[in-house]
Amino acid sequence: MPSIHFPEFPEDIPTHPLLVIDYSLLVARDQNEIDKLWGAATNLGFWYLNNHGADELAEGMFQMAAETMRLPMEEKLKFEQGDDGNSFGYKAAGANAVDATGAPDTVEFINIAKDDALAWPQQARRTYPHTVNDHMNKTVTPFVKKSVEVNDTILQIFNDRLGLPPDALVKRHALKEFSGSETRVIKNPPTPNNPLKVAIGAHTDFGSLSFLHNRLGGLQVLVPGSEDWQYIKPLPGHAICNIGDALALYSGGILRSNLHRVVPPPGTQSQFERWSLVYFTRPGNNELLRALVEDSKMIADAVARTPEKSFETGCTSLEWFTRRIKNQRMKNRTGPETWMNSRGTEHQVAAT
Ligand SMILES: O=C(O)CCC(=O)C(=O)O
Ligand SMILES: [Fe+2]
Repeated sequence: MPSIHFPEFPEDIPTHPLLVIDYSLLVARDQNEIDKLWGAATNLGFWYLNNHGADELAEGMFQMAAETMRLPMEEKLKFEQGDDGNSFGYKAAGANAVDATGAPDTVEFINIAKDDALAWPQQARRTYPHTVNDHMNKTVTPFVKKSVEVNDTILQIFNDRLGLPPDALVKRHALKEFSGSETRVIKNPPTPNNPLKVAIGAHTDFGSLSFLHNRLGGLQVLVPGSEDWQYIKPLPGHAICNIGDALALYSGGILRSNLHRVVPPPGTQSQFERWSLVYFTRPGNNELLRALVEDSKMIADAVARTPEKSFETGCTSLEWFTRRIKNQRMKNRTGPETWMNSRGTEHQVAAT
């Protein structure tokens, strides 16, 4: 199990505050809470979420991942995600670049496809280490289902607020369609002698919504208008949620997919392993990534107001996702252009 007793986030390190959204009030469609969520989603694209009911399952996921990461490397590598742009499976530390110079990342991942968690005991996409399979029924599948429920509730709220026809967003994330949706547990080793070593490079998330559970600091955001990376402080019982590229594109930029990265936990927390858990909701593989201008006047107006930005990617969710993953892999690197080819919405805008 990841470290249970670890020091508090240092008090003298500045953090960026996030709005706290109460999931039970979202379920009840409380207008005040929906307004707060909308503010968070359209400004930074990050917020805390409490009363979501996933904490116990999250603990089980950390347990599963601790057993998985303890397997011999030879065993883990049998399930490696490979270099073709697939995400599902194991990713060893150093397999991805964190910047244009090709500096290696320091994190291990175990990524489990939503399609496999829901099809279990059948196989939908790939196989996993026995430590994943052993926890599928009691933990992985229930965690995926719970995360889908949370993210679908939020998608419905955005759908209505964007003036889209009923279910326009949820149907683009249909549960039965194969997609890049997955759950990931991340392990970063302690790096007390190298407190500035970037663990996961600056990125926007590839899909629609991310539901993140972390215990130690290290997550940082680049707040619009600021040059400095700022820490997001983990709060017990609070998940951190954020918008990814697909929702930013669908909404014509109304919903914000913000740059973030992971560095070692600050202060005395840096002596500890850092574990985090995410569920990523991503559109169905064949869904086109473009602003839904025909379906919403609000989105059409937003696109018309920002002619300098393009919301027509000309590609499907699968193509977007594959391109980004493939070009992060060290094995595919030819030079700084490989990193540029792995970038998402924020970097594309910055590059124009
Ligand atoms: O570990 C974290 O806090 C964030 C991880 C993350 O941003 C990602 O996996 O996309
Ligand atoms: Fe991320």
